[in-house]
Amino acid sequence: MPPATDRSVKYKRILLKLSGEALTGDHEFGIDPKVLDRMALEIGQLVGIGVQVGIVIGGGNLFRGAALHAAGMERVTGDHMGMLATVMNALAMRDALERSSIRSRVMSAIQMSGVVEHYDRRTAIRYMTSGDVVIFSAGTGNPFFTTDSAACLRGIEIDADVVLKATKVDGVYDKDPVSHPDAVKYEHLDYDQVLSQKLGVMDLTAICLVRDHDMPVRVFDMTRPGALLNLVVGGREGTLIDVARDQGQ
Ligand SMILES: Nc1ncnc2c1ncn2[C@@H]1O[C@H](COP(=O)(O)OP(=O)(O)O)[C@@H](O)[C@H]1O
Ligand SMILES: O=c1ccn([C@@H]2O[C@H](COP(=O)(O)OP(=O)(O)O)[C@@H](O)[C@H]2O)c(=O)[nH]1
Repeated sequence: MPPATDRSVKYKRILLKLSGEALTGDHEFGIDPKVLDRMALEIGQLVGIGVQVGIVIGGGNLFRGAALHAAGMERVTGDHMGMLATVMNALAMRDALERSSIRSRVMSAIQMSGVVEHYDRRTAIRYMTSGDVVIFSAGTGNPFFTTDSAACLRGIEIDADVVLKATKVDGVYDKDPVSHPDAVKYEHLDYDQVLSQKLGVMDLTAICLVRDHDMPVRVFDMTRPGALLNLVVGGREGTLIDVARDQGQ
């Protein structure tokens, strides 16, 4: 039996996007098991209060198609390697979750019999409603996309209440806060503002997709312990991107 949802919970079903780079911790490349364990703990807190959790995991800590292409490789081959990298990260994440006794499943957009299940929307929803965390790997299964787009796509497909984009900065700013210390943070943005101002925190394909399907996105800093739980119970974390204020909340 899945745990009953706590009444203080704002989002009952979430799609959490974890960037591959977040998994490196203090290293330059690869996966830091300590980071995975901390994430597993935070995800476990959500499961404990009855939140249904889907995860899309990136692969940028291992391979990115665009970078491989810049180094001379054919782009589609590079993107296939990038998608396979997300499967490796997903396996590592599942391992960390299972070590913390959190039931989890990995599904892949690319068929990989014997390693992970092939993605199927109805099965994924069944798993989530029975309390299992579902990790969606291999992005959209298509080259020329990103895992941000995959997160928005899966979030819409599984009818999540929100897409939560975990990143290294604590929200969306008027310019990149890493290279501009004077950048100003937004509490709220509507989809068209992100598009027209080309705010680089998520790729524009992903923003178009959530705009067309009215899917709210929250960008927040997952390196801050407790941020994820706070957000799910309605705390003010990061930046909310959704419909324009006069129509929305
Ligand atoms: N307007 C912006 N607001 C916030 N972050 C931005 C903005 N423009 C660019 N960024 C960058 O986007 C990064 C977050 O995106 P993310 O997808 O997590 O990283 P990556 O693209 O390296 O995987 C931040 O580290 C930040 O430097
Ligand atoms: O639907 C997808 C999702 C990802 N990728 C490839 O997988 C890589 C890793 O994903 P991403 O860069 O989005 O990872 P993140 O930045 O979140 O770590 C990308 O660079 C792409 O090459 C792809 O081809 N199609």
